[in-house]
Amino acid sequence: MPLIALEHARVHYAAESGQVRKAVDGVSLNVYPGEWISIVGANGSGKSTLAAVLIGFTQLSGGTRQAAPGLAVRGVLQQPDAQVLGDTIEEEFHFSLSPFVDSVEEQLRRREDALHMVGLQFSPDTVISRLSGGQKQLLNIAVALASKPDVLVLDEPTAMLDPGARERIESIVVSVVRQGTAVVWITHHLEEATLSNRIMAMDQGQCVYDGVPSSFFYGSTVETPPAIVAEERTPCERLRLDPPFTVKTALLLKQQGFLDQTATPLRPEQLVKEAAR
Ligand SMILES: Nc1ncnc2c1ncn2[C@@H]1O[C@H](COP(=O)(O)OP(=O)(O)OP(=O)(O)O)[C@@H](O)[C@H]1O
Repeated sequence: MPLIALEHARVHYAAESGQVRKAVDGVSLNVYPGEWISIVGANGSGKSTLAAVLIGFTQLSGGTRQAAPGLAVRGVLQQPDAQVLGDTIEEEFHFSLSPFVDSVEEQLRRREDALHMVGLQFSPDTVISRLSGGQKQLLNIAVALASKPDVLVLDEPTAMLDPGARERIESIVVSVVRQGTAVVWITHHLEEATLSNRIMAMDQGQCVYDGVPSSFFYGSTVETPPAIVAEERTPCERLRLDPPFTVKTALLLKQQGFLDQTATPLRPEQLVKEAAR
């Protein structure tokens, strides 16, 4: 059973011109436990609106959203300030955890664990408005993690983070996904999408690809003869998105005949292995 099921979900807004802006236009999506879905697409393609629908922040104009009974969905929004409720770190955790964690000791334990996990070393009475944008982003991620959600929706969670913090968040997500949490991660950095099980690509409010990362970046290379593959554009290319460096390099190596046509490396270490073969 999916944790969240969207059927022909639509979010339409009235634009100033009097026309309708179809931010999400007929998207069907099932989110299952323990999967990591990357949502990719150009600016304005509807990713954040879809995230808000999954979290339950945005009402549908049409279609349905069904969630498993008692489901805990937490989101981290693109603008870190938009979701901060407390003045201090202590308050922020307290507001977030109090509705479902009664014990103060348990709240404190979860707060310390979550802050440690994301690498934030501030005392609980730190005033949030004095944190940097990246630190606020890390705080929001920590608050979401502390509630141990069934579904975690992250809208460009690493946009303001330095490479070290970005890697830390990626490995936290790998670990929560292993424990059964479903993660929906919106990103413009397609390197991040190579870690996920599934990519969903949006274009003008519609889902134009839903499948494994290797087919998104390489197309269906396994069955198609190399001569045809060379002429075909991959789903990533059709959307004019910038593939990860590893994929670009592998495609060039394939063109030059230095890499097996069936190879689909996504991460640098996989490319090295394929090249060595
Ligand atoms: N509250 C709103 N009222 C009117 N139009 C909106 C509203 N929110 C979003 N839109 C429009 O819906 C479309 C999709 O926006 P959305 O923010 O979901 O895209 P996105 O893919 O997340 O973009 P980005 O990558 O730039 O963050 C855009 O054309 C946007 O202008």
